[in-house]
Order: sequence, then C-alpha cells, then structure tokens
Amino acid sequence: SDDLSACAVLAGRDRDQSASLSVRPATLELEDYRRRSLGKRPRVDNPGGSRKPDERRVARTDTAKNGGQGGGTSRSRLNRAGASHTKPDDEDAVAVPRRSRTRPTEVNPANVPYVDSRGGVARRDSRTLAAEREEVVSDQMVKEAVDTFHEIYEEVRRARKSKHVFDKDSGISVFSEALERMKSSGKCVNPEKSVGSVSGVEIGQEFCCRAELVVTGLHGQNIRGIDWVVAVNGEVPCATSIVDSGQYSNSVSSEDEVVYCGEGGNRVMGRRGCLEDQKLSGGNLALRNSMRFQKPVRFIRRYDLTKNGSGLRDANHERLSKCKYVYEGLFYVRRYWIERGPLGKMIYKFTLTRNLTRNNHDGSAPVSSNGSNGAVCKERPSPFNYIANITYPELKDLSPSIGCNCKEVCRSRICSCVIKNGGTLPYKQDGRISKFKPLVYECGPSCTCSHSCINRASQSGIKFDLEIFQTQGKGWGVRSRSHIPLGSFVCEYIGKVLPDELVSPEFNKHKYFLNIGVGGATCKQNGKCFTIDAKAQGNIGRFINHSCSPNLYAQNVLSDHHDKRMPHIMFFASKDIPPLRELTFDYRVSHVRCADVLQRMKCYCNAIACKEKRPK
Ligand SMILES: C[S@@+](CC[C@H](N)C(=O)[O-])C[C@H]1O[C@@H](n2cnc3c(N)ncnc32)[C@H](O)[C@@H]1O
Repeated sequence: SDDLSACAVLAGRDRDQSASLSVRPATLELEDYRRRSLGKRPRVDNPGGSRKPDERRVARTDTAKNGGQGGGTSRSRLNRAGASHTKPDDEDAVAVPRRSRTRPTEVNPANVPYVDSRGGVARRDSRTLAAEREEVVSDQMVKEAVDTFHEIYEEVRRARKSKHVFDKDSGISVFSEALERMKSSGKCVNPEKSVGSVSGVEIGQEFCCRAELVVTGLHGQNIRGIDWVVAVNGEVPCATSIVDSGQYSNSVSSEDEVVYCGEGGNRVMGRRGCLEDQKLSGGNLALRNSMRFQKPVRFIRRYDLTKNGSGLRDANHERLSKCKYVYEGLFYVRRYWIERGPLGKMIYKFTLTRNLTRNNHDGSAPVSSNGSNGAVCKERPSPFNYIANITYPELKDLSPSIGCNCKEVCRSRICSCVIKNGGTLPYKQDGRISKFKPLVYECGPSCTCSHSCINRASQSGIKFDLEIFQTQGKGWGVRSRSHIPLGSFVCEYIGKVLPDELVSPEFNKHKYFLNIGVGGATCKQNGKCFTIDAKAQGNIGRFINHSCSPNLYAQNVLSDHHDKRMPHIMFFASKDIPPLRELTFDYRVSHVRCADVLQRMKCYCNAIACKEKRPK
C-alpha cells in the first residue's frame, strides 16, 4: 500500500555498537516509479506527436517563449560573495501573473487546453485522456530512446566528419542536430512536460550528457538549468526540473539540500547579453511558484568524473564522457531570497530539500503516522535485535590472528599482513578495495599498526547513509542516500554464526541465512561449514535483497581471528552506485548451501540478466 511504501528506515552507523534502526519518513518516489513502470504498454509510434498528460500535468509552453536567460554568475566568483540577504522583490513589483497570487482551483485536465511545442492549442475528450493516462513509459523504452539518440548522434557525427565540418562548435551542434532529429521523428519518450516523476526513469539513474535528459523527458532544456510548465487557464508557471551543472554558485550542503542559483542576467550563458539583475520571471518565477504551491521539482546533478581520472566508459572501456548526470529525485523549494552577487547584480537563490515527509510525488497525500517514537510507517520490519558485531559459536579452536609489527601504517613488502595478501595491500590509498579476492587478510588486534592503517578498511563501520525502504515485491530493501564509489566498503553481513547442521530448514528463517566460506572455497577444505543466521539478530545487511545484476559483492575478510572457516562477509560496491539505488548482491553465490531459498523465491530483481534467463 502507499502507506507501506511511504517509509524508509535509517540505519544508524553501527560503529557505536549500540546502534539501532531509527524510523523516519522518506519519499515514495522510488516505489512510485517502479509501480508505474510495471504497467508496461507498447510504445506509440509517434510519442512526440501525441500528448500524454496525467492528472498532475498542466499545459506546457516552451520556456524559450517566456524569456529569462539560463544561469547565474560563475561559481567561483559567487562563492566568494559576502552577499547580503534581502527580502524577495515585492511581488507587485515584478511580472507575476495576477491570478498566480491565489491558489488555483483544481483543474480538470480533460478541460485544459494544451499548448504544444509548436504553439498549437489542443483539447482532448476525457476518453482519450484516460487512455493516454494509462500510457506508461517503461524503463526499457527509456533505454531504447537513449540508445537511439546515440545511434543518431553517431550518424550525424560521421556525416559531418566525411564532409570535413570541423568548426569549433561542431561538438555542440552534433548534439543539437541529433536531438532535433530525435524530436522531429517522435523518438523521445515523455515528450510532454510534467511536474513530478517521469515514467521509466528511476532515482539514481545516470545519463552521460544533457541531451539524454531531454530525450527521456527528465529535463526539457538542453542548456538551461531550469525547466518549467505553465497552465493556460491556471496561469501558474511551475518548475518541472533543475540541473545543477556545477557551473554556478549552487551549493550543496547535504545530499538532501541544495541552494540553487536563479537564472538570467549573467554573461556566462547569455554571452551577448549584458550583466543585469535577475528577474522574478521565467524559471525563477516558476521555482517560486513551485514553493508556493508545494510542487515537487526533479533534481539532476552533474558529477565531474575527471577528478579521479575515470570518466564514463562503455563496454570496450572507451571513454564516453568526462561527467555524468544523476537524477536525484524530487525536491521541494523551501525558501528563496534575493541577494547581491559578487558582480554587483541581484541574484535569486532557492533552497531545495529532498522531501522526507510526503508519501506522494505530487505532495498531496498525507503521511500516515502511528504517532509513536516518530515512526511514520504503519508497517515496520519484523522485530529483531540490532547488533553491530558478529557472534561466533563457542569454539575452542577459533584460530587466533597473527599480527604484523608495522609502525603506523602497513606499506612495506615485508609486512606480514601484506605478505599474507600475496605481496600487495588489498586496498587503495583511499580505502577502496582493488579487486575481489578469495580471502583478504586485514590487520587485526594483534597488529602493531595504527587504527588508520589502510589495511583495516572494513573495520571502521558503515560510512554511507544507508536506509531500508519498501521495495516492489521483495519486502524491505537497502539503499544509500549518498553516492557509493566502486570498491567502497558498504557493510558487513552480521548475525549469529551457526554450524551448517544447525541451520533450520524453515523457509522463514532461511530468508536471513548466508553461507560462509563460498567464493573463497575455504570451508569444505577446512572441515566444517558455517552459515550466518540474521533472523533474530543482525544489522542492516540482513535487508539486502538479491539481484541477478548486483551492485555489491560479498568479500571474505579475516581480521580479528584467522579461522578460514568463518571469515567476515563484507559487502563492497562492485560498481559506482548512485544515491537511492537499491543495494543488492547475488544470492546465487552466497546461498549455495541453502539453494532451496532461491528455488522458492520468485525473483523480482528486474535486471535484464534476470529476464533473459527466465523461460519465455
Ligand atoms: C535476506 S532477506 C532480504 C530482506 C527482505 N526483503 C526483508 O524484507 O526482510 C531475503 C528475502 O528477501 C526476499 N527477496 C530478496 N531478493 C529478492 C528478489 N530479487 N526477488 C524476490 N524476493 C526477494 C525473499 O523473500 C528472500 O527470502
């Protein structure tokens, strides 16, 4: 139910042993996307030509028609601003449409005339509208649109190359030309601008260029940072989406809050225009209205990938892009103000925060609350004991760890822990694991190196803001509110270690079992096999679901003891994981000795790899 999916539970960082799960409200966005994308229907031949509004949609108009230059003043200069906050312009003094001062009456979408991209006005009857509403763009359709765009882009690029068109702007114009072709041939998905979530696009989804945002309907502007719609009879322009391209003084104070600089009046984007005060019009007015009418705004953030020298790469490891754009979900404008920028002109600023108290993407449905201890979820995970350390059976023969004698940090080739790891440290300087190994030997209590030694990467507890949330068909799942770089330690699978013969055959208990000693193929060679049971006690690791295309892998790690039969099971990121993407690992690897769990489980991981292996 909506109420169920309305909650996410935050895992306390479990370093302080006493951590427990605290419950807090969170957005429904992720679930909404999934639910909506379940009702897949065939794609219409000409989605660009048809309009598919839903009840949240209001009429669109091209932003270009409504004036306003994109952008603010350059980031570095604005960052130095000691600008004073001023009350926003008096609304009477700016170009606010008169009727926008009062809350508009609810608009029946069937009666709303829509202004299409060519300026034509159309009206649909309610039957057409209902049919259109059911039209849901699936994630596959979104992927296809992106792929088609890249094919067209390549075509245009090759054509230009053969004609020797090498002007300095050719890179940009190839993108623009490809985009125009996509639009005119109706190959973009979600072409109708809308407020709220976009069908087929998940939070955390990555895009390698601005044009991909246009093609998928996430952000209709290829250059401008703010995109917006205006209802013809409501006359309330509202923002649909913003892109923080890192070009202006937009600052991010946390994963959930951004201060966004308004558009207009700068030299960076409007090269020919002169520097002037920003106005409360265009995108700025739309953002102000989004605040007033509590409308969500899609937030897309650009990440620079050149810092670590990586960049997005395709399957052949060709470099595709120096940056990526990540859809970070729906944000709400909380406040805005105008201040004097460092170049002497007035600029608008907007604080947007990720909504944590609403359970509906348009903000209209209230959050259910049981009133006790701040919990907002009607449903909570079945009770269990949150523990931060694995508990071992009382075994006399648990082999003790043998420590190294290094001072401070282990680097030397003669460090005994380095030698145990095959002569190289398993971790890079930044603490990320270099590659999967059957078994990693970390420094332990008997080592003389300091606690900041790199070879203790998985001992410092959970570093990312992990939370559990209701998934579609899989019960609770885990996600991170922040980006997790490839190779980072995420969390340990904690529970009670049991010898395999004591593992209960009951399915419900089986759900939280994880076999130790696989991957490294150590347990059978060492006599006895063990399994971690996290049913009654465990940490957030017990909520991580299976995927046939996982983003975590389970690494065997020895540190506090050296008994190869029961290494710690540490989850590391096997890819870069964007914020709010569900964290998953492959049960087929870690449940080898309780394979019946997998046989009884209908997999809802939704990975392409999973669909492929299913019988048709
Ligand atoms: C370790 S628990 C994971 C947490 C669990 N979802 C919960 O709500 O507590 C494993 C169980 O989650 C469910 N599950 C995990 N991955 C799944 C998937 N890909 N498809 C369907 N169910 C899944 C199955 O019921 C499985 O037995």
